[in-house]
Amino acid sequence: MRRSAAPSQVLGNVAKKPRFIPPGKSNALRPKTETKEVDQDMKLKEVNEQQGSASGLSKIYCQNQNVNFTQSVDSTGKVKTTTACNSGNKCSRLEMKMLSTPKADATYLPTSGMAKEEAAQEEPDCLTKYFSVVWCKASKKKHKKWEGDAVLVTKGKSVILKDMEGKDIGRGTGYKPKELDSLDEGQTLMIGGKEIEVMGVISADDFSSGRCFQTGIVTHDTVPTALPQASMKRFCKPFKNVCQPNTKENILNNSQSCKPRHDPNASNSLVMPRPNASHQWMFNKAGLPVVDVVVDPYIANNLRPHQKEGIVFLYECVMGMRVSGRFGAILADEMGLGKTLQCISLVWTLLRQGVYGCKPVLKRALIVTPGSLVKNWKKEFQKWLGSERIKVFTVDQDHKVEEFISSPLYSVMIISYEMLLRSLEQIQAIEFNLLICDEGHRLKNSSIKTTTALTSLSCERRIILTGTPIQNDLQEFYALIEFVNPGVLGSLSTYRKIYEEPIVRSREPSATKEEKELGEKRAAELTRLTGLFILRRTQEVINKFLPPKKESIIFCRPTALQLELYRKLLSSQVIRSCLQGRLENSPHLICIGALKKLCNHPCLLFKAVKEKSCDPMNDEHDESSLYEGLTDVFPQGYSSDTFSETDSGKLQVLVKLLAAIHELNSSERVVLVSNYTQTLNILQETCKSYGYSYTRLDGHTPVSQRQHIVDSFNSKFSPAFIFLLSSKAGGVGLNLVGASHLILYDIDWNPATDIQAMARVWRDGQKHTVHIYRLLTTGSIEEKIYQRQISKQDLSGAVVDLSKTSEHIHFSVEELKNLFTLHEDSSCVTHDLLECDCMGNKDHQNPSSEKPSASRSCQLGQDQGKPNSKKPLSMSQLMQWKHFSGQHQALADPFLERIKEKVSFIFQNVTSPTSPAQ
Ligand SMILES: Nc1ncnc2c1ncn2[C@@H]1O[C@H](COP(=O)(O)OP(=O)(O)OP(=O)(O)O)[C@@H](O)[C@H]1O
Ligand SMILES: [Mg+2]
Repeated sequence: MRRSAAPSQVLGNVAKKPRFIPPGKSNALRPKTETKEVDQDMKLKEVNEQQGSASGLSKIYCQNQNVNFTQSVDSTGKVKTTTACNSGNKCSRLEMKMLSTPKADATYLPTSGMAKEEAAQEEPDCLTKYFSVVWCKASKKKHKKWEGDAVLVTKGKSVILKDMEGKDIGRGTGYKPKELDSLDEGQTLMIGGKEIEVMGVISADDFSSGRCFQTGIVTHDTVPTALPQASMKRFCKPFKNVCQPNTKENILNNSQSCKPRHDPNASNSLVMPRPNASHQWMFNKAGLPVVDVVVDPYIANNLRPHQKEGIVFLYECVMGMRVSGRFGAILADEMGLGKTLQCISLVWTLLRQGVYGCKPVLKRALIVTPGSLVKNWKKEFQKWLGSERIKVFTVDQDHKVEEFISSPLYSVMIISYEMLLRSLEQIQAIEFNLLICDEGHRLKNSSIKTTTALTSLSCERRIILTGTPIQNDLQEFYALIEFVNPGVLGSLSTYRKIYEEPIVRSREPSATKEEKELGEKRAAELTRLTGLFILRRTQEVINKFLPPKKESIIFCRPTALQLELYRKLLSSQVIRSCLQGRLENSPHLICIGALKKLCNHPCLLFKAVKEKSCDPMNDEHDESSLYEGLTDVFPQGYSSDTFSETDSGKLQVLVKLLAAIHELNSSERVVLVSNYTQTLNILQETCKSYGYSYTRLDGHTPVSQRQHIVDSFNSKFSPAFIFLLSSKAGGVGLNLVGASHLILYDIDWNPATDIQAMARVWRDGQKHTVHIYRLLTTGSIEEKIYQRQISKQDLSGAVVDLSKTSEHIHFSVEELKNLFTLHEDSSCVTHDLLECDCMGNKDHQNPSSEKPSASRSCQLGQDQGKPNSKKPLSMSQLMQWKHFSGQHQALADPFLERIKEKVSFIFQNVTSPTSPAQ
């Protein structure tokens, strides 16, 4: 490959590219003692010579796009920075006093960080420098065939050569430190069997953030560049077929007739930003008039401020105005912020308008969504645009894709993920100009069928909508980004080396200070880069438009039967062997399942025992042994069909709670959520026995009926008092604002599942104060799961995502010991853990009504600052909630007042438009 074929020459490089100076023997530096070509694992020789600070004066060179800095540290600890503009005309100087001693490693960014060995094996006090270089195999030829770009890291007498994916491709040591120190543009160096030529200096910051490696992000603020072919070729050009031929006549006609479709100067108008010169240069070659794109006031008048911002963001992304040559976006707003409306506004705008010569940007848009939301999308289109403006086509059993193709009426197709797979061939044949994937976190796995199917569609404008946080698993994060903007983060191996590995490493407890710093820098850079096309706003932006939310965590005393069965289970051989660390075949998961069933209702456990004993084919030894002797604990004649509410602490509380709501707020309705169908059956039977009308949506509900069930329930005239909801089946995306009370009957390992369910009622359109109740069995595994949910958040600040179940959780023996302990004497283990000395006898004021003070006895620590609703509640935030024991004399809440007899403890928090969300 000739030099011109090196990637830096094709794509442009972050570092400045000097003129070409062929490498010659004369200026090639060779190591004095030895150089070796090494593979990744090969270790550097220890070099102990002290450099840099020993001389009292050391230098680092930094470079950004326009300015070069030269920093030098003198022996008094002052950093002198010389700034040289690339134009070479102006220079300025600035001096800043360093706070620390003039040790080079205290001053400069981490040396490398690709691997801790590098940091450990190199001279600790030496100055590390970074260069962009080109490399080739060493040869005596005059005209070198450069094989690629690389990054050279020099420190003391050693060098490391990294390819643009961050992999080490050469190492050497024994160079003259002075020569390495004076290495400069145009100079060459031998590293083992490779020869390199220095193209420019890379700043320590560009190295530690990873910017100097190969990623595909170019914004329009920088120079538009060609995109790697690999990521482009499967797409159609985004503007193809949409604009008319650019005949002179057309251009003339257009400029005369081109006016914005809506008045950009009207009050409350939402006008899209105009593309800059480089965008026009790329996409308006015909020189069509540039016309303001204005969102239809019919829809714009209803938009919340954050939605207006979101529409502008989406517009800029899909028009390729944010990242050059990329047209994808991820809208990750929290649940209920109206992602649907923002997309509808975008689709409607682009179907009718376009910035270049008024030509609509879209002809057809495809919306793919979970089956239960297909009709909801259609409804939302009608809600915001009426039935006159646009006809949307929903694919179902009776409405096949062919109908969409043959009818000129439709420009928007809404289809479920399942249906898409079934009709993939037909869909592939249609040219869509925009693809929206609702609840798109399911595309986090690039090898699943749905992702490959959607990737095969030749549509470059892609939007993922998700209310679930997406940044926890860096590989899944990459898959989502790769879907919307393929290639934007470079290849997977580059991404792993540059971002994933340093970030993951930095979060390990054994990470060194340098690794931590590097990981943080890389994470910050990743967030900055992806922030160009990912937008996430939290619930707080909408709180002021919503009615207050009262959230209560209710600790329900277990019944005598539950306690007895619980003790029996805990004394089983299986649990004892789990606690000795014998976890082959995951017996602990069976034990956890049994305890959770017992907490919901003993009859569920009874049923499992019976089924087990009736199924001789099932040779699950652990399960049989866990259930051994359990039937003897149940009363004689016990049957799972005729269960009684008095056997379950939570069910007793639930019954009282439902009665209180029914009596005190007869016009308000309740969503009752469980993760288990069998538990829903029990709850359904309970509804029946008390004569409460109900409706139900779970995994077995046909998709075609779901929207109808939701609509009927939300209707004013709905006879149903209770909506029984399986959180796993129907949690995402549903609007259940017809109810203002929501009860979480059981708890999931994953806080995101519970948060999803809670967001169904406290969302736009809700008119009443919302009451959320979470029922937990006191002292049981449920409390432990809850503590795990919240204390994990405290530690990591990250939110696990929906798909993580207990099977994915790794439990240490210590954790299992905790899980398998029953606290019979405590009225709330969670409160005990907070080490609050209130003894549950007094109210603790919510910070919304009283500022927390450091002197307050039950304070765990100072206020954590503004609570972040992205994260589930943390332990320290929980401390800020009002809390009281069930025996409390007079509870201000009339609903809680009615249930307190069976309740051992309560935490409660109110979020109102004037108070911050917890
Ligand atoms: N500006 C608005 N004014 C009034 N209601 C609105 C507004 N925006 C959205 N809504 C309503 O808020 C509800 C929630 O919106 P939507 O379903 O789009 O939320 P979402 O962001 O998709 O949430 P999820 O992640 O749960 O799917 C819908 O009933 C919608 O009609
Ligand atoms: Mg939604």
